[in-house]
Amino acid sequence: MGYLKIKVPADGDKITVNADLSLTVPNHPIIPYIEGDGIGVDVTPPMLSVVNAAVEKAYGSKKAIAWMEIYAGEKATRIYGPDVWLPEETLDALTEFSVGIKGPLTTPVGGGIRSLNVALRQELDLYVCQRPVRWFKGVPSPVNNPEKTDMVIFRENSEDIYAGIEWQADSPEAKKLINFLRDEMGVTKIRFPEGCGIGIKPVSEEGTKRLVRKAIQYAIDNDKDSVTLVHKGNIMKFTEGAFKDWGYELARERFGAKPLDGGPWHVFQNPVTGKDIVIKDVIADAFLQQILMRPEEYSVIATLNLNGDYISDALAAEVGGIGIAPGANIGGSVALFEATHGTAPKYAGQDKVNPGSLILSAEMMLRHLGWAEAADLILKGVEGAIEAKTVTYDFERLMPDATLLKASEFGDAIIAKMGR
Ligand SMILES: NC(=O)C1=CN([C@@H]2O[C@H](COP(=O)(O)OP(=O)(O)OC[C@H]3O[C@@H](n4cnc5c(N)ncnc54)[C@H](OP(=O)(O)O)[C@@H]3O)[C@@H](O)[C@H]2O)C=CC1
Ligand SMILES: O=C(O)CCC(=O)C(=O)O
Ligand SMILES: [Mg+2]
Repeated sequence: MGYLKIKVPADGDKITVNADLSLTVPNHPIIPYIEGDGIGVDVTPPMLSVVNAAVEKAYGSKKAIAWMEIYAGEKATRIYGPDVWLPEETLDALTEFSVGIKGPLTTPVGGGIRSLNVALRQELDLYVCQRPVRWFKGVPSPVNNPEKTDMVIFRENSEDIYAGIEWQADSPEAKKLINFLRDEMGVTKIRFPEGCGIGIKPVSEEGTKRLVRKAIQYAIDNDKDSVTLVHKGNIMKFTEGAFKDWGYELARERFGAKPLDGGPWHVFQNPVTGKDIVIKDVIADAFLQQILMRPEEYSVIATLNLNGDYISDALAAEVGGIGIAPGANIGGSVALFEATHGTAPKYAGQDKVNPGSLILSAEMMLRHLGWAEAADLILKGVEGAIEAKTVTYDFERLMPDATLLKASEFGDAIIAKMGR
């Protein structure tokens, strides 16, 4: 495909997605990356250096990533023109090259552009947002036993109020919809119909089941003992409540789960290990207190888009904060890795913040490519740098005797601790 501004590296090859969605990865795969707004300039370069060093240490000159910069956010407006926040060819490149990684992108609150992060997920139908939450030894945490928090969030990434179907108060569209609800649907419960913004929350059986299926499959493949459906179905019965019901239904239909002690929890045997996997559910507010009180009871989490957003940051806090919270957006044939945090504008360009989230997102990416040796080296490097108490400001301010490093220096410390 011919690109306008994107320079396709001559020394790389394309990853192929096979019919069963497995990947054939060449030794020099072309991987697109988006630098990101705000602290993107601080976290993306150390991520690239750490990945290059890990791949080199793991495979010598046999393998290397051919990085290809693609654009979104403020940088795209500088390159493509003032209103081009998400160029079409950025989506084309991610589709063509199948695996990419991105820094954070700014979303103004209220008016202005809608989230580019959400747009990327929706346009590419990256319906799973997978966010592992684990504690690294030595990381300062507000809880007494951070090692008990070991969960993987599967956040539905394509539906819910993130669909962006909402209208501003007093707009003709909001008035029209409110009138329709009152006149034709018999709705009497809109407390203040004048001056009322309105939003729609779509949640479907298909969208729910494809997400829950991935979460349960992950539990099978990784020998996890439970999958918890987190919802607010007591209040939003036909969206969040339906998510719970469809989740249990999928567990029965697809994995042969049976009600446990009469239900609603279900159980089935892991076909690989023979051990039980329990499918359970919990209401979102109760879940948010239980992850502080009894985190050891939760393992794989399947939840809706908004709950997953809140839960991601809350769980990250228990293991050291969003400076060390990685993630992936995964669809049928495309995967786009990104940190859980945003652009932290007050720190932009200061070489200060923790690049750990993006580096650990890259670690997930390497595992996705099947380059486990390089991924393991990144984990070793991160563990080593933290153990040596050579950390960025977010950890240093809570760690007595730690040495304060810049973002770039933390990347170097990780590389130094990879060893060999
Ligand atoms: N996927 C994405 O690209 C996302 C984009 N965003 C967007 O980012 C913008 C800013 O959002 P905001 O609500 O401030 O949330 P951010 O996640 O950008 O930052 C909130 C706070 O988290 C801490 N933090 C964030 N990143 C790091 C890091 N790498 N290392 C250490 N600490 C970190 C800082 O805490 P402290 O002040 O304590 O030092 C920071 O002030 C918004 O436009 C938002 O829409 C938000 C989330 C995800
Ligand atoms: O897109 C945004 O601005 C926020 C997204 C977000 O908070 C997230 O994906 O966790
Ligand atoms: Mg978020």
